[in-house]
Amino acid sequence: MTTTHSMRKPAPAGSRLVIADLCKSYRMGDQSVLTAADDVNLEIAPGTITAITGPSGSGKSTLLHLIGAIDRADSGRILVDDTDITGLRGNALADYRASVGFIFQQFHLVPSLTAFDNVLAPLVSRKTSFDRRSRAQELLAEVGLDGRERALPSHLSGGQQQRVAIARALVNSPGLILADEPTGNLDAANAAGILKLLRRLQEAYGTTILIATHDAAIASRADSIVTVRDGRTTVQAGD
Ligand SMILES: Nc1ncnc2c1ncn2[C@@H]1O[C@H](COP(=O)(O)OP(=O)(O)OP(=O)(O)O)[C@@H](O)[C@H]1O
Repeated sequence: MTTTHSMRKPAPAGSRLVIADLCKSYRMGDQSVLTAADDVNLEIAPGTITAITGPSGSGKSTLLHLIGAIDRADSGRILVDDTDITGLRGNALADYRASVGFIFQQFHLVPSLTAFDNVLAPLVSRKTSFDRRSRAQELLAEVGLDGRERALPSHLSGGQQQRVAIARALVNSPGLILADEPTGNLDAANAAGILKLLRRLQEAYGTTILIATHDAAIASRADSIVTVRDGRTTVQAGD
């Protein structure tokens, strides 16, 4: 894999998360209420990789959506570097969302844009103090896609598409990356490669990374494992 100058930059500290008394329910029709986060209390240390595991429907995605402020909690607090993001509204909310790197199972690349332009997409209509084209170039090299800048997503393998998505997630230099089943569409070798890449980025930049995953092999390589059952969480240290 290509090592670029950007890998040697001093590592900015990743975000610290403190989640307190967090609750989220969904109303099912008129009557029943489904509790997807049930009094969640968690602390996530800066610059660590945390796996979020648990059965299907247990509340893993809900937790990531609440932390990313894509969804709103019913009650409780989510402190990200001392800001309670559950209280953000308007521009402050938009700025917070833009500051988080999101990675999804289905990659969510724009099919009509090249790898290069997909990486640049989060910067459209944003002011930046850096040369965005050289940053996109650097990031694609960093995820091992030097020479594939002009490729459309349909001409890339699943593993390569996820690498483009990771480069896109990094373009705003996030302190926090939220990855929802990032290896769910990949074979074991590609899945292991993606985890290795996330670990390398965490070591280089000190980014805090949360990964929701069904994959026990991926979870076992995290620094800590949060298990979700019926919206309730328990924590254990990784291997
Ligand atoms: N927008 C929504 N409206 C209604 N119910 C929802 C909504 N989002 C999630 N739920 C419900 O909340 C519960 C938790 O869902 P969530 O997607 O967080 O689980 P998960 O652990 O990520 O599942 P999976 O592993 O299958 O992705 C599920 O029962 C789900 O059906």
